[in-house]
Amino acid sequence: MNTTVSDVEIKGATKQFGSNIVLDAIDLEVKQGELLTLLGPSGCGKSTTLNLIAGFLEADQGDVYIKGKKVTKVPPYKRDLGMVFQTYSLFPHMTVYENLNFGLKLRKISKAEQKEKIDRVLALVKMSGLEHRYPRELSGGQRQRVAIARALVVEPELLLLDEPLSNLDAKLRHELRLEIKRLQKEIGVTTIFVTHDQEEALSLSDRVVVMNAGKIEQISTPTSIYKHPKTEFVFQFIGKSNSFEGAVVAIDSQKISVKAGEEIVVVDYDNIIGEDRDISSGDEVKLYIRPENIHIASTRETSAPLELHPATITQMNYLGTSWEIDVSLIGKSLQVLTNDYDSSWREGREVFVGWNPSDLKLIKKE
Ligand SMILES: Nc1ncnc2c1ncn2[C@@H]1O[C@H](COP(=O)(O)OP(=O)(O)OP(=O)(O)O)[C@@H](O)[C@H]1O
Repeated sequence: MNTTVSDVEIKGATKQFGSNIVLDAIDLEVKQGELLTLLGPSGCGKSTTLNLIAGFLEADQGDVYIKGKKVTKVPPYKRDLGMVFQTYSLFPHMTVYENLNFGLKLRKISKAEQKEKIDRVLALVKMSGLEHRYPRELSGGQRQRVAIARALVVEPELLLLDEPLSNLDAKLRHELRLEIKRLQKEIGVTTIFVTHDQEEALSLSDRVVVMNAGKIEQISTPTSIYKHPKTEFVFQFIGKSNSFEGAVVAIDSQKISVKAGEEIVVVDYDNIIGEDRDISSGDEVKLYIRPENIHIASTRETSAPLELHPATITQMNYLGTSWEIDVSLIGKSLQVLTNDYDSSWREGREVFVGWNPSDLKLIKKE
């Protein structure tokens, strides 16, 4: 077997609805056994991409390959897929067992084999013993487990999940997310997961595809997407960020000095985001920093060797395990996220904030 062949490949796919270009010449490869997430804001084309892979939609241009075979014209039922949707989509008049057996009955296997497969998959999703219940007798989380079991019982080549957790409450969503991750690794089935929830994507995936307005902005591992965003969109979409504007005043081979308000801020040259890395003195730029990368201290000494700037606390918000603290730095509001909290801090108190130049990102303004 040629192991270099991707399990799924999309080449130059374009899809248009009326005058709306929903996918704009996208290329995508999904490796064997990986869990790949399509992440992006509502309407960016995630479900359309999944539907091209499933065969519910056909691209206007471009092709889809599964296991190296062109399937552009192959109908969904011949693509050997398991699918789970946002709504539970179980047959309400059938028990859990009958729901799971629905796909198996079409195969020429004995009743004993059917039962064996159903028992195995129910154990995998921790639903053993509930096979005689009807969907209405199950909680939302249990129904989604059955939907996942039903997709897996036919042992598909590919598992496609379209926002399967978005109808569940936060706790269940978190629980089931971990289960999907465990299950996927246990079975090793190549999986494509659609979500607009960045935390879900980062915690689940081997690789994340960030989409925006019908285009792919970046495909990388979760840590690389978070720490090394390639575009301004990715940086802003993933996680929180503070931004401020300034003008370049000096450059050397490693550092760029930017005057932002009255402060001179130094940024590593490697931290330029975007294609345009041709920065010169006088250029207007935007600087970004994540709230967790801003150090906050009561006195100037505490966080040396960082350069610290005086700031005033304007708001404090307790998040359970950390504090979200808004500070004003020469009239500019910055959000800080910290676990290190000084009990004397309150609104109006002067503190000192600073950051590592390697944590600042710079984008040249258009
Ligand atoms: N059958 C259709 N006819 C016309 N427009 C459509 C059709 N399906 C999708 N669209 C449009 O295509 C765009 C992309 O839709 P898609 O469902 O792929 O987005 P999405 O990223 O999955 O969004 P969401 O997170 O809201 O589900 C949207 O503007 C949507 O309105």
